[in-house]
Amino acid sequence: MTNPSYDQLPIIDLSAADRGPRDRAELHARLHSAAHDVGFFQLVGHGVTRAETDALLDAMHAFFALPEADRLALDNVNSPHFRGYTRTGDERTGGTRDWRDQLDIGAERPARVPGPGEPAYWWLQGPNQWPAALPGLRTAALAWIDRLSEVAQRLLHELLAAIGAPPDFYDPVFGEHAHPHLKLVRYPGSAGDGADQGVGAHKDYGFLTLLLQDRIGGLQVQREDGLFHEVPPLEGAFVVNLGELLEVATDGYLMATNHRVVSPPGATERFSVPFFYNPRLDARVEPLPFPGADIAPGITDDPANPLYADYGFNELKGKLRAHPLAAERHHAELLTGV
Ligand SMILES: O=C(O)CCC(=O)C(=O)O
Ligand SMILES: [Fe+2]
Repeated sequence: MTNPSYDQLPIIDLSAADRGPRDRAELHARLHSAAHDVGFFQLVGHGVTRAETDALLDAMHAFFALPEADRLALDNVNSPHFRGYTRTGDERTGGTRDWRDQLDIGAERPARVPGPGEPAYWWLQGPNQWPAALPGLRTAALAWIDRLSEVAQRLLHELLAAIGAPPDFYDPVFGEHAHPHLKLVRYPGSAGDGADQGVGAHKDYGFLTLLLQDRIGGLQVQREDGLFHEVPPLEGAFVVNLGELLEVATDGYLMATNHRVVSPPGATERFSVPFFYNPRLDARVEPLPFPGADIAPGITDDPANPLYADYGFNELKGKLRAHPLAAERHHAELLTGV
């Protein structure tokens, strides 16, 4: 890529897919370049309305305004499925404390405790924890999961088409057993001790992440020069990044991109809502047939962060590291080697 601009990410207009073959071809060229060269972009033309977004954001703000005791009633330390509320300081990334609190929400399904010989990742399936005082949160969050799953599916189809692959190649690993994940996140300003890790550098585990951020800023992405660059907030856009499974699927032709959040200054609060478009827990990601496969460089070889083609194991690896208190309480037997 020549002369990359680090001031803003590429801007991708998904509505161009419906404006005729010329516009769609141009969209594919831009998407190909954004996904291959950068791994991060701003998505506009996605069709999600202001009213839909406001419904979610209102519910989120109401959640963080609840008395702390109401939020701690949903402590994820009580969930063997890593669902619920994580208080500020309880989460770890790269072995270091993150300074944010959050509510983790997933597909609403009954627990499936793995039987003898069954993969441990079935622990990740299970009920959410909802605040009794705020029944509207459940409605808003589950509606958002459905709505963004649609957008992400359209985007994945266009992305696969853009690199010359069959657009529906991964449809079988999504469908009604897909394992989407939503976080409602607050960064409560800077930690008193001077640490500025809102969330440490990491890659996301699944296919695609669609993130709504407010106007405060602080999200940074590692770009082609190896340095972390700000992702300036863009009103109405989703920040999209590729997750580890797309790197596995394309043998490194598309790369999962490292990103992090630097804590806002002083007592400034920042809110964000990442939505993770993940396949079934028992999905094994088969290699994608596409022309670039011949020149794919291979996946990142990081002994500290092995990438798994079995999605459930890839997510379980991350959850056990990020939530050590819940992991030690419920899954001590799984903690060797993570
Ligand atoms: O809050 C953000 O802007 C990014 C959050 C993130 O990367 C994550 O939770 O995986
Ligand atoms: Fe992330």
